[in-house]
Amino acid sequence: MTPAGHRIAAVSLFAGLSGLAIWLRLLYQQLSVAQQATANLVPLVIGAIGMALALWFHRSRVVLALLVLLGAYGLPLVFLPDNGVSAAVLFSGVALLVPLNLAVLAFLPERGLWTGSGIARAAFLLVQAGFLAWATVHPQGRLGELLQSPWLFSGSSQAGGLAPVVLGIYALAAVALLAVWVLRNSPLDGGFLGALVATAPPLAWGGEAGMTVAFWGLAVLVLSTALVQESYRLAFMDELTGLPGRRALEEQLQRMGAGFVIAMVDVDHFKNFNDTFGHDIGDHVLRMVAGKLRSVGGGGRAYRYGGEEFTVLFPNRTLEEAAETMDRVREEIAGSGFRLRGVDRPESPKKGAKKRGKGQGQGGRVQVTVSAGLAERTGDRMRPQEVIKAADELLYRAKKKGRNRVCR
Ligand SMILES: Nc1nc2c(ncn2[C@@H]2O[C@H](COP(=O)(O)OP(=O)(O)OP(=O)(O)O)[C@@H](O)[C@H]2O)c(=O)[nH]1
Repeated sequence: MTPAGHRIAAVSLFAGLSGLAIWLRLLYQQLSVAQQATANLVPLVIGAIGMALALWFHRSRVVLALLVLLGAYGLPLVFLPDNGVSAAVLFSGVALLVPLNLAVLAFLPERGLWTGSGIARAAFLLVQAGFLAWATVHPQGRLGELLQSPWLFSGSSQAGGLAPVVLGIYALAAVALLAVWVLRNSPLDGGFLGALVATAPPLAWGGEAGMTVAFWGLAVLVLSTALVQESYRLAFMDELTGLPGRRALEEQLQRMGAGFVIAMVDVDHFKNFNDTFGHDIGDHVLRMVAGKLRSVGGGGRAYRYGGEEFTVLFPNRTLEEAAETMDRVREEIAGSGFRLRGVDRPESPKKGAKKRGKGQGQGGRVQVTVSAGLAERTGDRMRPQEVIKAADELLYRAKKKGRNRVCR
């Protein structure tokens, strides 16, 4: 599935789960008081499991985001004041701090929980909780009054809507998170976005119990699921190019049907490229080649095999069909050129040309070419590893024949 396909699937799942949460909210209203008390624990249980996973995977941002969600959920449960004004302060503070903290944590870089900055972040959350508790007990204080101002408090009655400042934070954070989710393709960004969106309805409904249980449960579930997805992605995806990595290829090969073709692709003279222009530019080249291979077409799926070597897998395609597709993409890569920007340029074009060998273009442009070897699964070459080996030998032949070609 393409990254866009993953996002569409995630949004559809979220929409389905939101529908389920609305239904659970209605169901909650039919429960007895004792049953409601049990149901109230569900978000805490899901959150605790999520937090254990986040600690295990060393994802401090998720640990802290779950702390925010569980704190905001649990605080009123255990500390619900009888005094109406204090409840208003507590509600207003939660409505302000939850989206604010989720948005900040979504954008902060990942740091270990037990490092200086991890502890500082956790301490900052505790300080916020302390101030909020203080303001709740002293609603006539300056902070309490501020939290009850019309800009920050929309009324704790049902369906009071979000206060203007809170609505603004939600809108800005949602747009920014949507943008990073699309740009970075990380399920965790999607998880933060989903958790943020899920917390809005209960706050807009003035903290109605059924709504809070159902949608807070959804928020912690979405974030915890995204964490698992992110770990899966890190294990199977190549971070540099965004292509699935070798582990994903090996898993896919185990599930292959009878006929398939494997293309092993290698960037030509890549070592010289690195030596001449620097490792960063080398990385850019790998990303450019990966981008072309990702949209190879012809039923092919690209993987980063390792280093400057890629694999394209063609299920249910003949050798001729796959070779035609690979020759087209090879030509496309050779024709696209690569624009050099900034760092690590050779001191002179002459020097770059000399070092890189053939293919040095003019005016900051260099030619990038690839060679490929293609092999098909046949009766005497049944195992995927044998097909890869044969494709590798043909790749070697393509290199020997002068590179920038496809051999089969
Ligand atoms: N920038 C960058 N370089 C990498 C990466 N992985 C491997 N390399 C480099 O890729 C180069 C591979 O070079 P070689 O295997 O000698 O082959 P080549 O220079 O491409 O030459 P031919 O394959 O014979 O055309 C080495 O210099 C590695 O350091 C990476 O992720 N980024």
